[in-house]
Amino acid sequence: SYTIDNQDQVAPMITQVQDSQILSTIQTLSDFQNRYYTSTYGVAASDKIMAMWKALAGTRSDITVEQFTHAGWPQKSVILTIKGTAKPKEIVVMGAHLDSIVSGKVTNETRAPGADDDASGIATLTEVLRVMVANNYKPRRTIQFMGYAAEEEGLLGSAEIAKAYKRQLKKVVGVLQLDMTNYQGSAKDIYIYTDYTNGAQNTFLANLASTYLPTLTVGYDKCGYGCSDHASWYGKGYAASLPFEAAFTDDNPYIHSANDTLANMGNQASDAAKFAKLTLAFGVELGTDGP
Ligand SMILES: N[C@H](Cc1ccc(I)cc1)C(=O)NO
Ligand SMILES: [Zn+2]
Ligand SMILES: [Zn+2]
Repeated sequence: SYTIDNQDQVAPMITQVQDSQILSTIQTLSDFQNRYYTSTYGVAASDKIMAMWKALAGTRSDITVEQFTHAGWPQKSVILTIKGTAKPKEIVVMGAHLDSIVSGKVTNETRAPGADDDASGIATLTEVLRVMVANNYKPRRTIQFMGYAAEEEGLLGSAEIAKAYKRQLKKVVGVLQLDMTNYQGSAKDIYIYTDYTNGAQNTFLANLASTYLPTLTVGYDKCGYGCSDHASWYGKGYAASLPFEAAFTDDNPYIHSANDTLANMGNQASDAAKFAKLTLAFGVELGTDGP
């Protein structure tokens, strides 16, 4: 079962989540002309995220950062690992995609800011990492932060990673996907998606929200297809979840266009901050013990 028994560690960290940090990272990432999986900017954005995560890791000897090379295209995925103190072979994965796209033809110079889709997810993860390191949090299980390449092309980066993990019989105890966290399109704050995800882990997420974020409202919906990288993990038999910004019909109308900008999200990151708090709770509770 998914025990929630680390309030002493989770509660203080949640209070340290800063909207301004998330806003700054979304700005940095959406300033790239695009983060397209075959563009020079897309390659540079991956390198930038690795550099940012390395800087946040500081001198922690239990934290490593690497890029996962994909043979079929130039943009690499980024994986940061916090090695577990007690059960290092058991892995908690928290991911988002680092690429961006616009509908129609894409060239190297096409403008694709991808502020919500999915700079918001990467920025949310980055803030979770910052708070964990600031508190010298050391998980008993291994926690891996993942920035996936080429999600927009069809979940290509996460598909290769999940396939490799399955083939290597890696013990991934749970996967959380963050794709679009900063545009509140619907009445409720967080929507837990119930297709291509794991029911028990979804219940755990809902319980984390009611325990640690009691003022937030939680809804449920379905995509009807593999709508983000969680589906790659689900397809390999791992427990995955997708907390999302809106109900399916209310998602951010600006995505996959040059208008997916911070300005069109009100130049704020208070919505993403909710997801950072939930992700912190998920990482600490599952990373410290769990099922
Ligand atoms: N298709 C997804 C966007 C997307 C994801 C979930 C929902 I609900 C609606 C829309 C995408 O472009 N991911 O990068
Ligand atoms: Zn997209
Ligand atoms: Zn996306």
